[in-house]
Amino acid sequence: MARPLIQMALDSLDFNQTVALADQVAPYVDIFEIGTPCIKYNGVNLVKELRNRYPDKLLLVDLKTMDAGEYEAGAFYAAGADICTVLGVSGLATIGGVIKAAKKHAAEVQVDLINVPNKAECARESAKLGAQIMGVHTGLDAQAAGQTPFGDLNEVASLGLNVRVSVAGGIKPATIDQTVKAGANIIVVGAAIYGAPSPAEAAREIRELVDAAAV
Ligand SMILES: O=C([C@H](O)CO)[C@H](O)[C@H](O)COP(=O)(O)O
Repeated sequence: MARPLIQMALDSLDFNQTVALADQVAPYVDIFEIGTPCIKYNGVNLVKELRNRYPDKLLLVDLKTMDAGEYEAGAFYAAGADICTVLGVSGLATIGGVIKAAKKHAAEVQVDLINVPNKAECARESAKLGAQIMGVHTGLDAQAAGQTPFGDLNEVASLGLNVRVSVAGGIKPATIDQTVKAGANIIVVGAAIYGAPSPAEAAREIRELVDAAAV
């Protein structure tokens, strides 16, 4: 089985804390995600800072774009994003706009399926349009209401689309094995790392668990 990538969700609002956390977990993760609250608060300068500091890491900017796809995402690709997210509920015109912006920078697009009623249809249509990653996502508020992403992950991974499947929503050490075995190509972890007493140690443990589950 191909080794899934680990994406660290940087969800602090504080610029310096975000950079410091990235420094701590860098040896164990493949993708830095600048989370939605963080990018809204800090803007494009944080993308530039992480790009300069980590030229070889993948950088995902979790814009969750809802409108003006090409216009909004273009500035973040220009600043160094490898991947920007667009909401599946935004519709194909907006998703297509982000894809257009990504193409100009030889970058990629993740469609976030959060709150999309028909995830299979949205994933199929977005893949046809050229999106490379489908994001199965139980957001922080839905997690607080007791929801998990695993049912949706099984559904989207079993569609057999020519895309990578990312999963986010409270992933922790105890759920890594089932996440990898369900077919996730990108595993997003936020609170289980940044909320741990030692984020570096937590990230190292997640790396070990992902690699062990992928053999
Ligand atoms: O995308 C996220 C959320 O919507 C805020 O932007 C989180 O980064 C994502 O859910 C991963 O974090 P955890 O659920 O804490 O692992």
